Amino acid sequence: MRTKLVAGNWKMYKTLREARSFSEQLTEFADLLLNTRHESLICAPFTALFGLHDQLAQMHVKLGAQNMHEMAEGAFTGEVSAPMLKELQCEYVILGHSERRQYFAESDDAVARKAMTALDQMLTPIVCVGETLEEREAGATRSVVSRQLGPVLQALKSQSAKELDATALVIAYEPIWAIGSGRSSEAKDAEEVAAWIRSLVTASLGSDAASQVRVLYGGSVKPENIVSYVEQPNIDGALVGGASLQPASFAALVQQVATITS
Ligand SMILES: O=C[C@H](O)COP(=O)(O)O
Repeated sequence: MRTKLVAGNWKMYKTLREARSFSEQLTEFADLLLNTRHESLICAPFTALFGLHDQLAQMHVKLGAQNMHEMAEGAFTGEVSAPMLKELQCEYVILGHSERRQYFAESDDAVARKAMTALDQMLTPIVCVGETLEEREAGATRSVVSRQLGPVLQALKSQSAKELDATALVIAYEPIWAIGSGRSSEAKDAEEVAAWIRSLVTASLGSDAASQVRVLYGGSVKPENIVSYVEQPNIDGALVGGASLQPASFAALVQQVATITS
């Protein structure tokens, strides 16, 4: 049984002071957050991580980052490593978000290397994949997603001797045209891609692993539509940008998912 996950991605929003204010205001919803059967997660900017963990943990909200370097340490000015995130009590890290692929030229191979490092360091990677509108209209969604996931699945397959826990992998399907646009995917279309993603995992890692790997949907998810995605058989949660920024809205996302998990 896969545990559903409501993951907020704050992107480059919130100073440390604003992040602390968010977590203080979120305490109003502590009863709800403490009594869900699914996971809740905030992926905050690096600068807010240190100040967030303790208060979020009291409400059983987990902490994650939005990127990391593939190496544990080294002369990489401006970068942050998995051990640094672990020490700040991060449990998750988003990797290969389309904004990082687009603005920071992250390649499929680089994302795969980061994912292997994250698993090795016991950080759960949320690997993002998804097509542009142009690719969708050209009927290329499956081939794009296969290309993006290929190096991750190949690395996991060949790394099995190292005993990485492939089943910890989380894959977020985020069609780029749906991100921040208010134009969310039809739930049945998202489910179709999620099922395709699971079939790719089955082909590489076998059906046992595929039945445990979690697949999220992201792209204009709101409290009003989150259930339509999370109730799909192959969708195990949501990666939410804008609607995770306000405490009441984040709590409403959690509450909506609780209606189908409790
Ligand atoms: O990581 C989150 C996604 O980019 C979705 O963002 P959004 O919910 O603001 O559309």
